[in-house]
Amino acid sequence: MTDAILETRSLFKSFGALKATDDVSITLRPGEIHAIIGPNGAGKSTLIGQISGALTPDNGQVLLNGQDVTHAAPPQRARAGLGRTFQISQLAMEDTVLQNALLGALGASGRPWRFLRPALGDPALRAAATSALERVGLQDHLATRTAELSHGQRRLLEVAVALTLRPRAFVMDEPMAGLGTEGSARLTRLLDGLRRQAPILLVEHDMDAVFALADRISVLVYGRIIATGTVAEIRANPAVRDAYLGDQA
Ligand SMILES: Nc1ncnc2c1ncn2[C@@H]1O[C@H](COP(=O)(O)OP(=O)(O)OP(=O)(O)O)[C@@H](O)[C@H]1O
Repeated sequence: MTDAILETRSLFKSFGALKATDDVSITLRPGEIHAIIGPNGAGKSTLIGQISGALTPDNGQVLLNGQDVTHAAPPQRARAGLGRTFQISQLAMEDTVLQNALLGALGASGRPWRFLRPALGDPALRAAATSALERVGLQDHLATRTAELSHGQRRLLEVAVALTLRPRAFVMDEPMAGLGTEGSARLTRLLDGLRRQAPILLVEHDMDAVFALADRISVLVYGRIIATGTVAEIRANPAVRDAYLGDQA
């Protein structure tokens, strides 16, 4: 038994002769931010792909709330409580901020897309969408066309869309990418509070954000976890300094 909300057990995934995921077992516990760091090509996206259902592992298991979702399709995982944000934005740029959040809420309701029009007037879905937008601080931009948002605001909207699913766990792939200092600081504050709502598995290259947020860090190198520990433990780990952090430690 485990108290993990999300867990991988001995995952393996190869592309030809390349072992992109090599015996990876990680847990995400209630209330924590668990960061996955490592050099380019270490296998972070491949790992996230197997957790989200975009990729099928060659071996091993993915568990969500103790339920085996290794072979579940991404929408099934979302309904089982997995909220995620993507490296590449999935937002509908021509739609308004509120419409994007409503689309997320509609997806979470499990209703077919052909009910989109009536759904847009559904008070329960509107409440879910507006409360998620308030949570990320976009309540003054409900009618703004998404294309007009700044890059940082789009990132916040992506988190709001994920929130409409009322996730039990978040998986975030480089949410800080492309954000300036102010945008990173704002998103860091948001994620800091969000962990109490649902723990976050965070793949991130921005070490300031990782060191500020992570309860635990796992370091992935050539598909393998070489260390898991607190920020202080990871910063002081000679193998990690060698393989990745260098003078950033
Ligand atoms: N579909 C694929 N086919 C073949 N090789 C792949 C495929 N996807 C990833 N790889 C290889 O698997 C390894 C791990 O890639 P992955 O994108 O998971 O790393 P990453 O840690 O996310 O890198 P980055 O930090 O640059 O995003 C790399 O060597 C990559 O070239």
